[in-house]
Amino acid sequence: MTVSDPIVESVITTLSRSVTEIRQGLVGRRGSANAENPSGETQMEADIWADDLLADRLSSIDGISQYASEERDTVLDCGDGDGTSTGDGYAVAVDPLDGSSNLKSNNAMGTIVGIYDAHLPARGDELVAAAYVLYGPITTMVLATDETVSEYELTGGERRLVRRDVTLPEDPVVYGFGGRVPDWTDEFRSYAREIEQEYKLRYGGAMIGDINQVLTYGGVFGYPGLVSRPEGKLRLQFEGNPIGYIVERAGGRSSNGHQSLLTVAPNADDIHERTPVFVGNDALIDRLEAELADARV
Ligand SMILES: O=P(O)(O)OC[C@H]1O[C@](O)(COP(=O)(O)O)[C@@H](O)[C@@H]1O
Ligand SMILES: [Mg+2]
Ligand SMILES: [Mg+2]
Repeated sequence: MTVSDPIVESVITTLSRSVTEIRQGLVGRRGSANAENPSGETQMEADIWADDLLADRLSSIDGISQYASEERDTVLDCGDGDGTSTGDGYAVAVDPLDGSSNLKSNNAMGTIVGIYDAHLPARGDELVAAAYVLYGPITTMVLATDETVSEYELTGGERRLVRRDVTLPEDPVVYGFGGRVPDWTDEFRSYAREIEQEYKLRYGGAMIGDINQVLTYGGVFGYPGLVSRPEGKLRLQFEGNPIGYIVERAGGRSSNGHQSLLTVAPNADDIHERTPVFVGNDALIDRLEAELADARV
Protein backbone atom coordinates (compact mmCIF):
# COMPACT_ATOMS: atom_id res chain seq x y z
CA MET A 1 0.00 0.00 0.00
CA THR A 2 1.62 3.29 -1.06
CA VAL A 3 1.03 6.65 0.59
CA SER A 4 -0.63 9.30 -1.59
CA ASP A 5 1.80 12.07 -0.57
CA PRO A 6 4.95 11.42 -2.67
CA ILE A 7 7.38 12.97 -0.16
CA VAL A 8 5.99 10.87 2.69
CA GLU A 9 6.12 7.81 0.43
CA SER A 10 9.80 8.49 -0.34
CA VAL A 11 10.65 8.84 3.36
CA ILE A 12 8.83 5.61 4.21
CA THR A 13 10.39 3.70 1.30
CA THR A 14 13.85 4.94 2.30
CA LEU A 15 13.24 4.01 5.94
CA SER A 16 11.98 0.54 4.97
CA ARG A 17 15.08 -0.03 2.81
CA SER A 18 17.41 1.12 5.60
CA VAL A 19 16.17 -0.98 8.51
CA THR A 20 17.67 -4.30 7.40
CA GLU A 21 21.03 -2.55 7.32
CA ILE A 22 20.42 -0.87 10.68
CA ARG A 23 19.46 -4.20 12.22
CA GLN A 24 22.55 -5.94 10.84
CA GLY A 25 24.76 -2.98 11.78
CA LEU A 26 23.87 -3.33 15.48
CA VAL A 27 26.19 -6.32 15.68
CA GLY A 28 29.56 -5.07 16.87
CA ARG A 29 28.15 -1.66 17.92
CA ARG A 30 26.74 -2.60 21.34
CA GLY A 31 29.34 -0.65 23.27
CA SER A 32 29.26 2.89 24.60
CA ALA A 33 30.70 5.57 22.31
CA ASN A 34 32.14 7.45 25.32
CA ALA A 35 30.14 10.50 24.24
CA GLU A 36 26.93 12.22 25.36
CA ASN A 37 23.99 13.27 23.24
CA PRO A 38 22.47 16.77 23.60
CA SER A 39 20.15 15.45 26.35
CA GLY A 40 23.20 14.46 28.40
CA GLU A 41 22.74 10.71 27.91
CA THR A 42 25.57 8.32 27.09
CA GLN A 43 25.52 7.41 23.41
CA MET A 44 26.04 3.90 22.18
CA GLU A 45 28.17 3.38 19.08
CA ALA A 46 24.98 2.22 17.35
CA ASP A 47 23.12 5.48 18.18
CA ILE A 48 25.68 7.58 16.32
CA TRP A 49 26.00 5.15 13.45
CA ALA A 50 22.22 4.84 12.87
CA ASP A 51 21.85 8.63 13.08
CA ASP A 52 24.55 9.19 10.43
CA LEU A 53 22.98 6.60 8.15
CA LEU A 54 19.46 8.06 8.44
CA ALA A 55 20.68 11.67 8.19
CA ASP A 56 22.50 10.85 4.98
CA ARG A 57 19.55 9.03 3.38
CA LEU A 58 16.59 11.12 4.60
CA SER A 59 18.21 14.52 4.04
CA SER A 60 18.86 13.73 0.38
CA ILE A 61 15.18 13.04 -0.40
CA ASP A 62 13.55 15.65 -2.69
CA GLY A 63 11.15 17.72 -0.61
CA ILE A 64 12.92 17.26 2.75
CA SER A 65 14.21 20.57 4.05
CA GLN A 66 15.31 19.75 7.62
CA TYR A 67 16.66 16.71 9.46
CA ALA A 68 16.83 16.69 13.24
CA SER A 69 17.59 13.87 15.65
CA GLU A 70 18.02 13.06 19.29
CA GLU A 71 21.71 12.40 18.64
CA ARG A 72 22.77 15.75 17.13
CA ASP A 73 22.84 19.25 18.59
CA THR A 74 21.34 21.24 15.78
CA VAL A 75 18.85 20.92 12.97
CA LEU A 76 20.45 19.97 9.65
CA ASP A 77 19.30 22.25 6.86
CA CYS A 78 18.76 20.28 3.66
CA GLY A 79 17.31 23.33 1.85
CA ASP A 80 14.86 21.77 -0.56
CA GLY A 81 12.03 23.77 -2.19
CA ASP A 82 8.69 22.22 -3.16
CA GLY A 83 4.92 22.63 -2.83
CA THR A 84 4.46 22.09 0.92
CA SER A 85 2.80 24.70 3.13
CA THR A 86 6.08 26.24 4.31
CA GLY A 87 7.11 26.44 0.65
CA ASP A 88 10.35 24.70 1.35
CA GLY A 89 9.55 21.10 2.14
CA TYR A 90 8.85 18.83 5.07
CA ALA A 91 11.06 18.40 8.11
CA VAL A 92 11.94 14.99 9.56
CA ALA A 93 12.60 14.47 13.28
CA VAL A 94 14.16 11.13 14.15
CA ASP A 95 14.93 8.95 17.14
CA PRO A 96 17.42 6.71 15.29
CA LEU A 97 17.42 4.04 18.01
CA ASP A 98 14.78 4.13 20.69
CA GLY A 99 15.68 2.09 23.75
CA SER A 100 19.33 1.70 22.73
CA SER A 101 20.32 0.82 26.31
CA ASN A 102 18.51 -2.47 25.53
CA LEU A 103 21.34 -3.34 23.13
CA LYS A 104 23.46 -4.57 26.01
CA SER A 105 20.80 -7.06 27.17
CA ASN A 106 19.58 -7.77 23.61
CA ASN A 107 15.99 -6.66 24.13
CA ALA A 108 13.57 -4.81 21.87
CA MET A 109 14.42 -1.46 20.29
CA GLY A 110 12.90 0.86 17.73
CA THR A 111 13.35 3.72 15.29
CA ILE A 112 10.92 6.67 15.21
CA VAL A 113 10.37 9.17 12.39
CA GLY A 114 8.03 12.18 12.45
CA ILE A 115 7.37 14.11 9.21
CA TYR A 116 6.31 17.71 9.90
CA ASP A 117 4.89 20.24 7.44
CA ALA A 118 6.60 23.02 9.42
CA HIS A 119 10.02 24.16 10.50
CA LEU A 120 11.41 22.48 13.60
CA PRO A 121 10.72 22.57 16.45
CA ALA A 122 7.03 22.24 15.58
CA ARG A 123 3.71 21.39 17.20
CA GLY A 124 2.59 17.78 16.87
CA ASP A 125 -0.49 18.80 14.93
CA GLU A 126 1.86 19.91 12.13
CA LEU A 127 2.77 16.25 11.53
CA VAL A 128 1.63 14.86 8.18
CA ALA A 129 2.83 11.35 9.00
CA ALA A 130 4.77 9.42 11.63
CA ALA A 131 6.17 5.91 11.72
CA TYR A 132 8.01 3.61 14.05
CA VAL A 133 10.01 0.48 13.38
CA LEU A 134 10.10 -2.25 16.01
CA TYR A 135 13.16 -4.50 16.04
CA GLY A 136 11.54 -7.52 17.70
CA PRO A 137 11.74 -11.18 16.73
CA ILE A 138 10.65 -9.79 13.36
CA THR A 139 10.94 -6.22 12.09
CA THR A 140 7.64 -4.37 11.81
CA MET A 141 6.64 -0.80 11.04
CA VAL A 142 3.55 1.13 12.08
CA LEU A 143 2.80 4.08 9.82
CA ALA A 144 0.18 6.76 10.50
CA THR A 145 -0.91 9.34 7.95
CA ASP A 146 -3.95 11.60 7.82
CA GLU A 147 -5.66 8.75 5.97
CA THR A 148 -5.05 5.69 8.16
CA VAL A 149 -2.72 3.68 10.39
CA SER A 150 -1.14 0.53 8.93
CA GLU A 151 1.25 -2.13 10.12
CA TYR A 152 3.88 -3.68 7.85
CA GLU A 153 6.44 -6.45 8.09
CA LEU A 154 9.83 -5.39 6.75
CA THR A 155 12.11 -7.91 5.08
CA GLY A 156 14.89 -7.45 2.55
CA GLY A 157 14.11 -3.77 2.08
CA GLU A 158 10.46 -4.46 1.16
CA ARG A 159 7.38 -3.64 3.22
CA ARG A 160 4.39 -5.95 3.30
CA LEU A 161 1.07 -4.77 4.69
CA VAL A 162 -0.12 -7.02 7.52
CA ARG A 163 -2.77 -4.85 9.23
CA ARG A 164 -4.75 -2.01 7.68
CA ASP A 165 -6.77 0.60 9.58
CA VAL A 166 -5.12 -0.23 12.90
CA THR A 167 -7.21 0.93 15.86
CA LEU A 168 -6.69 0.55 19.58
CA PRO A 169 -8.71 -2.39 20.93
CA GLU A 170 -11.66 -1.06 22.94
CA ASP A 171 -11.03 -3.14 26.06
CA PRO A 172 -7.62 -2.27 27.54
CA VAL A 173 -5.34 -5.08 28.73
CA VAL A 174 -1.82 -3.73 29.41
CA TYR A 175 0.02 -0.84 31.05
CA GLY A 176 3.64 0.29 31.33
CA PHE A 177 5.02 3.25 33.29
CA GLY A 178 8.60 4.54 33.30
CA GLY A 179 10.68 6.13 36.04
CA ARG A 180 11.50 4.86 39.53
CA VAL A 181 8.46 4.57 41.81
CA PRO A 182 9.97 6.72 44.65
CA ASP A 183 10.49 9.46 42.05
CA TRP A 184 6.80 9.50 40.98
CA THR A 185 4.57 12.31 42.25
CA ASP A 186 1.84 11.41 44.77
CA GLU A 187 -0.86 12.05 42.16
CA PHE A 188 0.76 9.84 39.54
CA ARG A 189 1.43 7.14 42.12
CA SER A 190 -2.21 7.00 43.12
CA TYR A 191 -3.26 6.73 39.44
CA ALA A 192 -0.67 3.96 38.87
CA ARG A 193 -1.88 2.07 41.97
CA GLU A 194 -5.41 1.92 40.50
CA ILE A 195 -4.24 0.93 37.02
CA GLU A 196 -2.02 -1.88 38.27
CA GLN A 197 -5.02 -3.48 39.98
CA GLU A 198 -6.88 -3.60 36.68
CA TYR A 199 -4.36 -4.40 33.92
CA LYS A 200 -1.23 -6.43 33.15
CA LEU A 201 2.22 -4.86 33.41
CA ARG A 202 4.22 -4.67 30.17
CA TYR A 203 7.37 -2.55 30.47
CA GLY A 204 10.46 -3.32 28.41
CA GLY A 205 12.70 -0.23 28.61
CA ALA A 206 12.10 0.71 24.97
CA MET A 207 9.10 2.94 24.44
CA ILE A 208 8.44 1.47 20.99
CA GLY A 209 8.14 -2.07 22.35
CA ASP A 210 5.73 -0.86 25.03
CA ILE A 211 3.70 1.29 22.62
CA ASN A 212 3.33 -1.66 20.28
CA GLN A 213 1.86 -3.66 23.16
CA VAL A 214 -0.69 -0.88 23.73
CA LEU A 215 -1.59 -0.70 20.02
CA THR A 216 -1.96 -4.48 19.87
CA TYR A 217 -3.86 -5.14 23.10
CA GLY A 218 -5.16 -1.76 24.27
CA GLY A 219 -4.03 -0.03 27.45
CA VAL A 220 -1.81 2.84 28.54
CA PHE A 221 1.88 3.73 28.34
CA GLY A 222 3.33 6.58 30.36
CA TYR A 223 6.65 8.16 31.18
CA PRO A 224 5.59 10.75 33.79
CA GLY A 225 7.16 13.91 35.08
CA LEU A 226 9.31 12.92 38.07
CA VAL A 227 9.92 14.66 41.39
CA SER A 228 13.61 14.98 40.43
CA ARG A 229 12.77 15.93 36.84
CA PRO A 230 9.26 17.38 36.35
CA GLU A 231 9.76 17.53 32.58
CA GLY A 232 10.11 13.73 32.41
CA LYS A 233 12.52 11.90 30.13
CA LEU A 234 11.11 11.63 26.62
CA ARG A 235 11.62 14.28 23.97
CA LEU A 236 8.66 16.15 22.45
CA GLN A 237 9.90 16.42 18.84
CA PHE A 238 11.42 12.95 18.45
CA GLU A 239 9.29 10.77 20.71
CA GLY A 240 6.19 12.44 22.24
CA ASN A 241 4.75 14.04 19.10
CA PRO A 242 5.21 11.14 16.65
CA ILE A 243 3.88 8.59 19.13
CA GLY A 244 1.03 10.89 20.15
CA TYR A 245 0.13 11.31 16.48
CA ILE A 246 0.15 7.54 15.81
CA VAL A 247 -1.97 6.71 18.87
CA GLU A 248 -4.46 9.52 18.19
CA ARG A 249 -4.81 8.43 14.54
CA ALA A 250 -5.47 4.90 15.84
CA GLY A 251 -8.40 6.22 17.89
CA GLY A 252 -6.67 6.71 21.25
CA ARG A 253 -5.49 9.80 23.13
CA SER A 254 -2.16 11.38 23.94
CA SER A 255 -1.38 13.73 26.80
CA ASN A 256 1.38 15.54 28.64
CA GLY A 257 -0.77 15.08 31.74
CA HIS A 258 -3.01 18.05 30.97
CA GLN A 259 -3.54 18.36 27.18
CA SER A 260 -2.98 16.47 23.96
CA LEU A 261 0.73 16.27 23.13
CA LEU A 262 -0.18 17.44 19.63
CA THR A 263 -1.35 20.85 20.94
CA VAL A 264 1.76 21.63 23.02
CA ALA A 265 3.59 24.74 21.76
CA PRO A 266 7.27 23.79 21.52
CA ASN A 267 10.09 25.81 23.02
CA ALA A 268 11.52 27.50 19.92
CA ASP A 269 15.03 27.44 21.41
CA ASP A 270 15.14 23.79 22.42
CA ILE A 271 14.77 21.06 19.82
CA HIS A 272 15.59 18.54 22.58
CA GLU A 273 12.82 19.71 24.96
CA ARG A 274 11.49 16.93 27.19
CA THR A 275 7.88 16.24 28.15
CA PRO A 276 5.85 13.81 30.21
CA VAL A 277 4.23 11.35 27.75
CA PHE A 278 0.99 9.40 28.18
CA VAL A 279 -0.79 7.52 25.38
CA GLY A 280 -3.55 4.94 25.27
CA ASN A 281 -7.27 4.33 25.39
CA ASP A 282 -9.38 7.47 25.90
CA ALA A 283 -10.85 6.45 29.23
CA LEU A 284 -7.43 5.73 30.76
CA ILE A 285 -5.98 9.07 29.65
CA ASP A 286 -9.11 10.89 30.89
CA ARG A 287 -8.63 9.29 34.32
CA LEU A 288 -4.97 10.26 34.36
CA GLU A 289 -5.70 13.90 33.50
CA ALA A 290 -8.40 14.03 36.18
CA GLU A 291 -5.96 12.67 38.77
CA LEU A 292 -3.17 15.08 37.79
CA ALA A 293 -5.59 18.03 37.66
CA ASP A 294 -6.18 17.54 41.41
CA ALA A 295 -2.50 18.38 41.87
CA ARG A 296 -2.97 21.76 40.22
CA VAL A 297 -5.80 23.11 42.42
O1 LIG B 1 15.40 3.30 31.59
P1 LIG B 1 14.08 3.95 31.84
O2 LIG B 1 14.12 5.09 32.78
O3 LIG B 1 12.98 2.98 32.12
O4 LIG B 1 13.74 4.67 30.44
C1 LIG B 1 13.29 3.96 29.36
C2 LIG B 1 12.73 4.92 28.37
O5 LIG B 1 13.79 5.70 27.84
C3 LIG B 1 13.93 5.47 26.47
O6 LIG B 1 14.87 4.45 26.27
C4 LIG B 1 14.40 6.77 25.85
O7 LIG B 1 14.66 6.63 24.50
P2 LIG B 1 16.16 6.56 23.92
O8 LIG B 1 16.69 5.18 24.15
O9 LIG B 1 15.88 6.86 22.49
O10 LIG B 1 16.95 7.63 24.62
C5 LIG B 1 12.54 4.99 26.03
O11 LIG B 1 12.57 4.18 24.88
C6 LIG B 1 12.08 4.19 27.22
O12 LIG B 1 10.68 4.20 27.35
MG1 LIG C 1 13.77 7.11 22.43
MG1 LIG D 1 17.26 7.10 20.92
